[in-house]
Amino acid sequence: MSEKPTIIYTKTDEAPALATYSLLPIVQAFTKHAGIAVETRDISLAARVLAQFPEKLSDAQRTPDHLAELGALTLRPEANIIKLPNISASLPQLKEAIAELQSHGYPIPDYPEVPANSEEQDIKARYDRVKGSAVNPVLREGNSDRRAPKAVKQYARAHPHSMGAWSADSKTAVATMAGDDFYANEQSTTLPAATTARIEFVPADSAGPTKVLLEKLPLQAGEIIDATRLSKRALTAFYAEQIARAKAEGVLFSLHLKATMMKVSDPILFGHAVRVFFKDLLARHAATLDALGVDLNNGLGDLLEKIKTLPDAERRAIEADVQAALASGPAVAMVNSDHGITNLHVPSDVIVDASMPAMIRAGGKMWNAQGQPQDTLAVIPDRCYSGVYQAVIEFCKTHGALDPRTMGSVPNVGLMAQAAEEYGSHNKTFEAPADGTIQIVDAGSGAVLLAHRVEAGDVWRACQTKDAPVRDWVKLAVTRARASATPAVFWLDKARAHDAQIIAKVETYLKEHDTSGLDLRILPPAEACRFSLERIVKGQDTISVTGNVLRDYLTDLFPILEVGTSAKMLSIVPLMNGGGLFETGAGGSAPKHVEQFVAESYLRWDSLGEFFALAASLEHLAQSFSHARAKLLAETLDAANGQFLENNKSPGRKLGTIDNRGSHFYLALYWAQALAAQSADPELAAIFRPFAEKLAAAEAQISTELLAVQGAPADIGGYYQPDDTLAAKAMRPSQTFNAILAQL
Ligand SMILES: NC(=O)C1=CN([C@@H]2O[C@H](COP(=O)(O)OP(=O)(O)OC[C@H]3O[C@@H](n4cnc5c(N)ncnc54)[C@H](OP(=O)(O)O)[C@@H]3O)[C@@H](O)[C@H]2O)C=CC1
Ligand SMILES: O=C(O)CCC(=O)C(=O)O
Ligand SMILES: [Mg+2]
Repeated sequence: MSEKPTIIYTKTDEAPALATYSLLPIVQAFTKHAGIAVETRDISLAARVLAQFPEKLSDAQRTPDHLAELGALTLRPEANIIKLPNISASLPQLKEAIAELQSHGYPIPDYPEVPANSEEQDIKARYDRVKGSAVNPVLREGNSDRRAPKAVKQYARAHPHSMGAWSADSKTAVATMAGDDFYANEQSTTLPAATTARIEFVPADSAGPTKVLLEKLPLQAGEIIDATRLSKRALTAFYAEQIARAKAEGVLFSLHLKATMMKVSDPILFGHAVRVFFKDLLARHAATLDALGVDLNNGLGDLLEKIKTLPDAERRAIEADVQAALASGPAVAMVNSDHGITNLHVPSDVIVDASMPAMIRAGGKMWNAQGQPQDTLAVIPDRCYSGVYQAVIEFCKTHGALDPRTMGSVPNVGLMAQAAEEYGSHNKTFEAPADGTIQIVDAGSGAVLLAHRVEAGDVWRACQTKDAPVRDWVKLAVTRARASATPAVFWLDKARAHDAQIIAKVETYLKEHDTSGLDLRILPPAEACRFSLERIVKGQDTISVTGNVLRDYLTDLFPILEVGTSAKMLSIVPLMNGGGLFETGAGGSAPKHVEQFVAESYLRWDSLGEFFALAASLEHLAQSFSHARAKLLAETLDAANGQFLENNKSPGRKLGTIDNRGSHFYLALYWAQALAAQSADPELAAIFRPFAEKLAAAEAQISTELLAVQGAPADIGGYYQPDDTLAAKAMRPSQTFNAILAQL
């Protein structure tokens, strides 16, 4: 490889984007001395929206499609991308972002909820491309290796985070569907040869023409496809039962979905819950709410917002009915009890991968309307995965809370390359328009590959999993099991149609490896979870080898229990063509942190995920470019990360302690000291020695300057599209530090 070695650092959203204003200048100052370029590409929600409308924007406003560029880069061996978490926007968030960009002078169109003509259809289609999980599937050209770095685990053992107590009589439980759901109705097959298929809806009793839902679905030889259906009738009956059950048991009703990533299916599932919960009220005001265009898939918040345009008396009557419904139903888990925001207000406020572990970490409790913790009925309709959470809850009821001081670890090897098992995040999920059949048809032979009878409103989803990613995933699992001498369990359920196809491939591809002496098992998810928990309490590690959804769930679940947060995870994606994608942490963009920063100039975001990702990225660059200085930067950064943890320089949670910005100063100090102390490259040592000395000498002054700005509001000029100058100023408030860095 010839060109200058380059790392791409992604510009994203919310807390990680704010952190970048402070951290990136430091990183660039270090890497330039090693001849490594660190460039940015903007894949924030705002930039992705703007990239959709080049013809509407002036030359100065036009925004290139950096995501597409990076997607292409992931196929190249020199790819080295550090990917920070980004917003996967729900519709309410997307509309907020559009409004903000318009207010910043970008003449982009409104989101046409009900497109009236073909132009509006086109606009909606463009917006829908940036909605939901629109970034990760594009960049993930490899499978995932997520684990807690040793130093992080050691730190958690020595400084355990607090864990809520679990008692045997906790009333907390998971409720999941029992039949006519995604689990029961799944069909799956492996394609013997490449072909192109289409997805179509055939109305019942020839009540109309066949409607093509997806024109072209190219399929490779050996590819697995699956399809399934969730009955609307069964779902709404299930919700009604669980609402009654939560009320009868005196626990909170809480709903845990992933309306962001599962952008088609889960807003629908969310909307039905809201409709069942507020059934009487909706019937009473049906005509008014219809006329206002209220869409409950966007939550109760959509209703409350849209009725603001009604005459006072009418609005108040509906608001009173909302309160009455909340008072007569079970207590609902709150997102913000101070502001009366319930779990049912906004579909993206409660996201299952983060919400369930946080609840389990808190002893099985969520917040009620009085701001008190209370046991909860966690409603998770999709039975394919919910058993895992029930298994953890039962385990904690029996054994008490897990102990971070002694517990083992569950790292994950996740199948996700080439959009494997991207349920609901793409173009193969549909709401049945009427009664009939939805089927996947081989366009060449006309053969029906998979078919379901559906009723109007049923949710039908299909998914692809290509062969090469499965093979690569099995190899990664064996490699990790060997490298860490740890048992590895494939969390697969042979009773599930799709998993049965995957298991057949796993059994085939395991034969390609030397597995002698390795403990490799295949267990259904709940059982795999119990097996891992039995080991974890003994301090033993167990690698979870999972499909894409459980990859997502488990890499929040176990880290949050083990080390308090998924922010400290090492998240490596070895790209199948030789490049490296380094995701930072395993969590999200922490919207709460931005609120706090704007209110009081305190950023709680912990950049440890970025630090570890950068070390892994430099290490990868060192290997792919045989680059000695990259190797040295990686080794010294590793040492700095260790010291950072030992000295506990992560942001505190309170004003007056160091925040994200202060933590970056300490990283720079330790990294510089490590570079100054090494003898392998005296020239680099000579560059960093005076810098390290200056930083050390100015520590008190810098710390004073960083603390001085806390407490007052911070102006960053926008939420989805902060103003670069203002945000950089707010995130780099120490002139002393900035001046020393500028001299490096
Ligand atoms: N890889 C990606 O791009 C991902 C993106 N997302 C997106 O992020 C948004 C928010 O998702 P949500 O499910 O609320 O998850 P988040 O991880 O953003 O937030 C949940 C909580 O995790 C903790 N947390 C996460 N990261 C850090 C960090 N670096 N430092 C300190 N605390 C951290 C905080 O909890 P506490 O207060 O307990 O410390 C935070 O409030 C959504 O738009 C979602 O789609 C979500 C997951 C991954
Ligand atoms: O892409 C997303 O929306 C979220 C991804 C996520 O939560 C994860 O990969 O852990
Ligand atoms: Mg996740």
